[in-house]
Amino acid sequence: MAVRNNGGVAPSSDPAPAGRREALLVLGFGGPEGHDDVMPFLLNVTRGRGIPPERLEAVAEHYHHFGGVSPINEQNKALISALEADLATAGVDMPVYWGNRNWAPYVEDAWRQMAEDGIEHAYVLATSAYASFSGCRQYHEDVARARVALESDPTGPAGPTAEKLPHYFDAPGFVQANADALAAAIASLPAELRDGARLVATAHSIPNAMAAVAGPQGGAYEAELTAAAQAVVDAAAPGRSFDLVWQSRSGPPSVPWLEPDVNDHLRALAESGEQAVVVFPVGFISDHLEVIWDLDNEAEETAGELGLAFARAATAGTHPAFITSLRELLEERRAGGEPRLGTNCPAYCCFVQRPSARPAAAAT
Ligand SMILES: CC1=C(CCC(=O)O)c2cc3nc(cc4[nH]c(cc5[nH]c(cc1n2)c(C)c5CCC(=O)O)c(CCC(=O)O)c4C)C(CCC(=O)O)=C3C
Ligand SMILES: [Fe+2]
Repeated sequence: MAVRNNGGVAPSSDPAPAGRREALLVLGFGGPEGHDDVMPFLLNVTRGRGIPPERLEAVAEHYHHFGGVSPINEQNKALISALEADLATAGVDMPVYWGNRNWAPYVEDAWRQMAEDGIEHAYVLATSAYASFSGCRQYHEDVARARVALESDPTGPAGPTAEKLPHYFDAPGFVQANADALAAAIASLPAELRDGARLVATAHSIPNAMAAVAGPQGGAYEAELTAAAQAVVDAAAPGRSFDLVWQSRSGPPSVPWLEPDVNDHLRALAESGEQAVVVFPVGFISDHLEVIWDLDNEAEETAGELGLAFARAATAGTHPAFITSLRELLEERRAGGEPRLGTNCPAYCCFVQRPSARPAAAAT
């Protein structure tokens, strides 16, 4: 298929040309830095998406509870520092930039900075490991928007070409980081509960319609999550079964999203006589607000009411094995070869018909 949804990004199967000035761009979700940022941020996230105002008010409260500051920005900075250190150790001489979809520093700002610095090509590391509109296609669109914003200004530099790195749900270091965290969470339970505790993987719920078109054949969000959770359990607790359930649903109740919700699942587990659960949020790469609020607050409270012992595994964060795997993804792309899914997505991949997201951010 010749037409691609990757926003003018042209992944090549040739190795990176020698001497080309390259950068790694960490492309994140973005998050507010104070109370006044919260509503404008939420409006950026949900523009044109039909998210009910009550849901926005409720989510705003979660942020206000933490001073209006999402932990996600510090986590992305930590990710960047770890990547810089790892690249230096591995002898890869490449600067790392940071841009976000929904809040400053915006991807447009990062693109302008790369252009001014003479960067000719950017490898884009999105902070999602999986296929879906929100986790893959929309990051391609973010890159396309940033490139268009720069190229349409005839007075400035055109900025770098770019390619997004592939999905990394199955990268060995991502699996190992999650497996180490799952093992530690199991070990944190009282000894007599560890072997019988139910293992529960979670990921962000998405509309059923979005899940149906994820990946070239559809269903890739659930398929990749199932594969990742299985690999994590195989490494941390071989032979044990697990459940994959969903968290952080939004949208109007009339629109079906992936179910069951983690809280409903905990109720069902308690009813069937389970005594302990270990929740591992394999769908996310850092302990951002949706993890610390929806799991450490809500799900843990639900478990407490049900008398279920509860432990929550950490996300991959800056686990050294995860960082190494990310660098290897980068090196794999630089070496050339057939681009994998997430880099090279067919035009229809993860496509959902919806009003466009925020307009291009004003450069700051
Ligand atoms: C698949 C997926 C990921 C994982 C992939 C990825 O990383 O991209 C993800 C990550 C995140 N989602 C986040 C926050 C929010 N997501 C929202 C809304 C939505 N997410 C969706 C899906 C996903 N979301 C969807 C289908 C919606 C409905 C509106 C829409 O179609 O876009 C809303 C609006 C209010 C609400 O409805 O909850 C907020 C505030 C944060 C930041 C947390 C922090 O600040 O620390 C992160 C990392
Ligand atoms: Fe989200």
